[in-house]
Amino acid sequence: MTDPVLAVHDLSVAFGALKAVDRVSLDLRPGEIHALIGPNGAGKSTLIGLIAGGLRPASGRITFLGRDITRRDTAARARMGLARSFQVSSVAPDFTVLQNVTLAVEGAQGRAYGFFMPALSDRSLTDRAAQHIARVGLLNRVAVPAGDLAHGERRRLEVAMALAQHPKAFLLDEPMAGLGPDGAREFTQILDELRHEAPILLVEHDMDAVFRLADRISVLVYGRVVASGGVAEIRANPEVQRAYLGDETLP
Ligand SMILES: Nc1ncnc2c1ncn2[C@@H]1O[C@H](COP(=O)(O)OP(=O)(O)OP(=O)(O)O)[C@@H](O)[C@H]1O
Repeated sequence: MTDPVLAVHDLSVAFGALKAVDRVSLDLRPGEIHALIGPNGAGKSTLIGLIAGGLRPASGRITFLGRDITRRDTAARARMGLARSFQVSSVAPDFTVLQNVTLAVEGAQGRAYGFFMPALSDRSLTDRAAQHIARVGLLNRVAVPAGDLAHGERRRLEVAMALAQHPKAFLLDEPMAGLGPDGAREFTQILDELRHEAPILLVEHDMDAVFRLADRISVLVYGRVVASGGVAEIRANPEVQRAYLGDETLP
């Protein structure tokens, strides 16, 4: 079997007496979407925070690209190619789609942000930016200021900017939130293609999207992985059905 890109081993963290993540082990393999589902408060976002580096585990280990990153900070993990959600805050609303992605391309080359103006007329950078924009289907919106984009378009811009960073794995925490049914369907298509760029650990409440996209699903309940497997296996799992009763019903 191919080596996982990302793996957590026996990871735990507690908030006071609450074991938010309790001895979790899971991995992410090349090309796959591994969905993390579970009722509200199960520990999904906490687990993503531990992997991204914003939170420190009490015990356990995280490996990324074969290296132990447990003690590396968020910035070091990001530099290695661990992309958490999309860097919403880095979108400049007054800049156009093309300008935003060009700056992301330039930033990924490690050039100082303060010298960005020449970048906007640097053909090699704008050409590369246009390729990322094409991947997310926004070429017809290149000249539009980011602040004028519809919600779903903005999410696609964020993907294009993430692509500029050459990510090696994506950690996506509820990327469909607020998109509406049509937006969610379109974005599902984009994520489906994005997995070939880098595998995705996906936290998502939209079960239609999860069942359509996931190669594997892990179910978290009270901080513990209670089931992990393929889509059909997870749908049929009685423990999973039970965990969702009264909270969310599996479609
Ligand atoms: N910083 C914190 N301090 C104290 N408790 C916290 C903190 N962050 C999360 N928790 C608690 O840890 C548990 C797990 O929360 P988490 O947000 O990870 O769940 P989740 O599965 O992502 O939920 P949701 O699906 O609602 O986003 C919850 O009981 C939550 O209240």
